[in-house]
Order: sequence, then structure tokens, then C-alpha cells
Amino acid sequence: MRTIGVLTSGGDAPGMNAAIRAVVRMGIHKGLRVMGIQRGYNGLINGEIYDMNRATVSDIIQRGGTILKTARSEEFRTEEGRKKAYNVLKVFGIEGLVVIGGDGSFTGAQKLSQEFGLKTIGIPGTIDNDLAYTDYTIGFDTAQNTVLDAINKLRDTSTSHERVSIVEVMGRRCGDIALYTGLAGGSESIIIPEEDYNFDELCKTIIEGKVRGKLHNLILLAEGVGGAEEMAKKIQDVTGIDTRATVLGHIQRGGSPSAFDRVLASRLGARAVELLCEGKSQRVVGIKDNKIVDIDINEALAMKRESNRELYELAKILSY
Ligand SMILES: Nc1ncnc2c1ncn2[C@@H]1O[C@H](COP(=O)(O)OP(=O)(O)O)[C@@H](O)[C@H]1O
Ligand SMILES: O=P(O)(O)OC[C@H]1O[C@](O)(COP(=O)(O)O)[C@@H](O)[C@@H]1O
Repeated sequence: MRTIGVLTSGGDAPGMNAAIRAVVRMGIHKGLRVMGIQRGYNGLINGEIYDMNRATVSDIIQRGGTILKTARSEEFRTEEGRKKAYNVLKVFGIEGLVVIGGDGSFTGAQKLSQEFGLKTIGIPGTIDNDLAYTDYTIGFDTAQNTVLDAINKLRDTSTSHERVSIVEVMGRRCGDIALYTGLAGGSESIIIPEEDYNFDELCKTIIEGKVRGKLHNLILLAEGVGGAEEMAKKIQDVTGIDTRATVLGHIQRGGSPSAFDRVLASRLGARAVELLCEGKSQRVVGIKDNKIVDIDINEALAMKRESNRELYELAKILSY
């Protein structure tokens, strides 16, 4: 292996830059030429590729977003698009590809390997924490802290006005952002796609809380369940308590990465390069019990993700 490429794909996530930096610097350390592919699979198809060196990744470890830019590429979902992408890789002499993204991006990498025999390694970069094979994905920790900051502020105004506050957070079909920040932010209720919830029970909890003297009521709602505005109206109608909805949106994807995300990204980026140097392919790297691990990409994508029931039950007990 002489030349490798690196790209970021899907939604951006804080810590992606730290991962790019690690791939580039470990690659150079191993004597490889490292090429940066811009705008995800779209940029690959269009040949938006440049040589990276130690300097091109300086001063980025602390920055949110991704210096390589990212995209969701429809063309790459087609066989024709992937053929174009592979031809571009051949022209640039790229023999191994590191893909930083979520399960969609991994599926794209898997197809490049299966269809053309390209060596690929995936690094989990998404705020959603929705990949079953790894305890954490890059960006999840920073997103949690961003949400927590917002929750703390919402708690102030919710308390002053004695209102119910519903906070809708990202995560696609995964409820981890809502679950972890609901626990860490001391919210009264957490509504996530992985757990059933009963609207009457929710209203009962709100009324009981008010009777017991709770000054605020925070509800963490995962976007996979969604409908914060509508839910706020319904709660207000049933409980008679003023209720407001806040949809945090893309603010959750930005910002300087936390120490945890920077360390995780650095470890995963370095390991991805080591794997390519060992001749490995179709593997994804992750973290289990604070150890960096790698598993087969097909296995990783087939794994069913289980929500952390223990945390959910704990949050319920502690919020009472
Ligand atoms: N089934 C698929 N086949 C080929 N490419 C795919 C497939 N699914 C996703 N991709 C590629 O990966 C990109 C990122 O996937 P997406 O699901 O948007 O984000 P993430 O990687 O964060 O899950 C897509 O825009 C597409 O180019
Ligand atoms: O920015 P977009 O394209 O609207 O996508 C929003 C989605 O991206 C995310 O922020 C991150 O998702 P991915 O990392 O899977 O791309 C989701 O939480 C959210 O549903």
C-alpha cells in the first residue's frame, strides 16, 4: 500500500477533523501518501482530490465540522456512480480508502470493496451514536454537551415561568442523545423511539410534579418520535400548564469537539491506517470498554442496536 484516501460523508460531526488529522499524520508516519477527498462520495465521483501533508491538517484538531466538507450523494447510490468513483480512485492511484461517517457511508464503502475489491476501513463519525458495534461514535459526546448547555438555559426560563419545556433533539431513529442528555440534564421525562410511552402517563407525571412543588418540567424528546410543537399543544390542553417546544436542530452538529471526541477520533484515525498497512479491508473501527476494536463491516452493519434500558430506568427513578 502506497497511497490512501480519506473522506467524510453523511452528516458532519465534531471530532471529524481530529480523525482526518490522525489518518494523515499516521499515514505519513507509516510512509504513505495520503490524499484528501472533498465532499464525500460526490467529490470522489468528481475527482475533488488533493494531496495532504502534516501542514494541511495543522490547527484543525479543535475545530468543528470537517475541513474535507461532506455530502449525501445520490449518484453514489447507483452502480454507475460507484463505477465512476472507482475509476477516479484508480486514476489517482488510491489503493485504500478511509471513510469517516455513519452506517450509510459504511454501506457505500462496503459496496466499493465488494464490487471492485478496493480496500476500505470505516471510522464511525456521527452525533447519533447509532452504530451497534461501538460504544461511542465521534461527535456524540460533544453533541451531548451542546444539548446540556441548552437544557440548562431552558431550565432557567422554564422555572421562572413555571412552564413545561419540551426539547427535541437529533438522532434519527436512535434515542441516545435524548436519553443521555435527559439523564445528565435532570429532565423529568425522556421520550425515545426505542421505548413505548403513554401520553396520559406523561401528563400525569407533569401534574403530579407540579403538585409536589416542582418548578419546572423538562421533557427530552428524540426526533425519531418527533412532533414537539404538536405535543406541546396537547400537553397544554390536557394539563392546563403553559408548555413550550424547542427544536435544537443543527446547533447540535457544530462546535469545538470535546476532549473525549478528540481522543477517540485520534485513536480511531490512527488505527484505521494501521489496519490498511496490515493489509486489512472491509473493517470498521470502534471503541468497546475503552479499547479500540475493529470488526468486519458486514457484521457491523448487520448488528441490531439495543438501547440502554438500564439508563432509561435509572433516569426515570432519579427524575421523580
Ligand atoms: N445503500 C447504499 N449504497 C451506496 N451508497 C450508500 C448507501 N447508503 C448510503 N450511501 C452513501 O453514503 C452517504 C451517506 O449516508 P447517510 O445515510 O446520508 O449518512 P451516514 O453515513 O451518516 O449514515 C449517502 O449519501 C450515499 O452516498
Ligand atoms: O443535516 P441533514 O441532512 O438535514 O440531516 C439531519 C440528520 O443528520 C443527523 O444530524 C446526523 O445523522 P448522520 O450522521 O446519520 O448523517 C441526524 O441526527 C439528523 O436526523
